[in-house]
Amino acid sequence: MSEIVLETRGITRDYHVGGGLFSKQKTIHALKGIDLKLEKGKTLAIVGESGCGKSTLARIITMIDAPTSGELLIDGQPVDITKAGLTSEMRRKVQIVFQNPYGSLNPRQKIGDVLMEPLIINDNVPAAERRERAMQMLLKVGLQPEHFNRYPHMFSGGQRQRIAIARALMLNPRLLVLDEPVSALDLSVQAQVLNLLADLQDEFGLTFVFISHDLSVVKYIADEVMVMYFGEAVEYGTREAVFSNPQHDYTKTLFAATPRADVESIRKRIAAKAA
Ligand SMILES: Nc1ncnc2c1ncn2[C@@H]1O[C@H](COP(=O)(O)OP(=O)(O)OP(=O)(O)O)[C@@H](O)[C@H]1O
Repeated sequence: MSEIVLETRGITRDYHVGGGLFSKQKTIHALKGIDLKLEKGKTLAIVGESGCGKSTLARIITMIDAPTSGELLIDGQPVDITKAGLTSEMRRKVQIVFQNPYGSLNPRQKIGDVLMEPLIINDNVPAAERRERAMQMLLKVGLQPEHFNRYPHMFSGGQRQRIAIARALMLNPRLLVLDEPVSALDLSVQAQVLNLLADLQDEFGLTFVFISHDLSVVKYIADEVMVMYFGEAVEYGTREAVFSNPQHDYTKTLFAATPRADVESIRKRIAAKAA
């Protein structure tokens, strides 16, 4: 039987902006009812242009932010993100890796300490074992034992992303949310990091939500694809189905890699239809 690691049911997220002395309050519907189900060991890619709601959805899945309505289930269990409702066991099941790991690495913290920190905060692991587990993880992501005592600025962009991935895996999560994890890297380094992610997914039976605007990366890594457009999932299915038979006008334009002007015009047509 399939194991569903991640499920969302009708997730919405509204933001209220303005409402000051000189402007009327406006509501932005960043997510408009997102339904998805993701099996263990699979990768769901979420694509769409800037502002379509990808990061908002990532924050809700990682329990950083609460939905306005709808339900998030991890391993079939409903998540209550209020302080009283969220257990540390639930929180550690989902970890996130961001586009720019440098921003989230403390420049004065050695890499070994970066990796051991989650074990200190969340687990009662003895010091010697913490060190051993951090060292093992360092090797698993293709770094060297001597990197343990080095600082973030001593690493390349690709190596830093390996460190971020290692840190995210220290608590044995079930689900990894990867928010544009290779977008800032050179092409050859991108390929290395994507291969590493694929290996780690196999080894640990990980489930991935992979956020990207790069369709060639999505084609390579995804089992399933969701295309988002103004807060809605306008396309959702297997990679083969979505790439070979896109249904929505926006997706067709996106995949045809037509010039930007065409994307703009199609957007206007869709908006006109909806009005
Ligand atoms: N904290 C916030 N307050 C107000 N509006 C927000 C907030 N966060 C996001 N939004 C709005 O919600 C919509 C979705 O934003 P989101 O960041 O999720 O999009 P995105 O697809 O991840 O874009 P990008 O790729 O640029 O990060 C946008 O219109 C954005 O301006």
